[in-house]
Amino acid sequence: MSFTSENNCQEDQAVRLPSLGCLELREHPNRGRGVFTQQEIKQGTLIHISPVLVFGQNEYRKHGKYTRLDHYTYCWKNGSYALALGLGSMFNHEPFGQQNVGFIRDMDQSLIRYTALRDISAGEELCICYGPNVWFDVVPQDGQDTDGENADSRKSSKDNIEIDHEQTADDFLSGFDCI
Ligand SMILES: C[S@@+](CC[C@H](N)C(=O)[O-])C[C@H]1O[C@@H](n2cnc3c(N)ncnc32)[C@H](O)[C@@H]1O
Repeated sequence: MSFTSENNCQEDQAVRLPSLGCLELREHPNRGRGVFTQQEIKQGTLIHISPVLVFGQNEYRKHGKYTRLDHYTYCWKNGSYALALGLGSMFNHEPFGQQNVGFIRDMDQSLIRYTALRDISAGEELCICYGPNVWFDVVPQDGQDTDGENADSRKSSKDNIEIDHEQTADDFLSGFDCI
């Protein structure tokens, strides 16, 4: 790589962002878009690395959480929130223990790394676990909306955004590091 000294960019500072070529974005009938694989992925494979866009605590509390961003952001350090670029904010949710992808936040490099938690078959959807408190009715991977009696009892309401957002964010922090 050759950058001028003007932009201060050196090879040893570069961050490589490998991503599997077999990943694709597809529409799930009840979950919206999600990440799927066209090929088998072996357990332990590094699937994707997302650079993140970090919003400071004040900026997010005043603005971000009242927008659709709030459905896509990860809890980050010191009360900040991060939107994962690339595919990172497109993974749908599976309850803890059923997700096939784990992730690790790299706060120093502002990245999230996603890894296969088990062997994943061609055609499967890749899902992470958002944590125990989610804000929507959880639809199982091949199932129908479980609203009503069978709805996920851990769902939190977006109507009570102040409290629920904080709970969700904290749970994201613990639940998301499930690799
Ligand atoms: C981080 S986004 C994931 C991408 C999103 N599906 C899209 O089309 O933009 C989170 C949103 O996806 C949906 N979602 C994710 N997992 C789901 C699930 N298991 N059941 C139902 N909806 C889900 C919810 O609407 C949630 O607010």
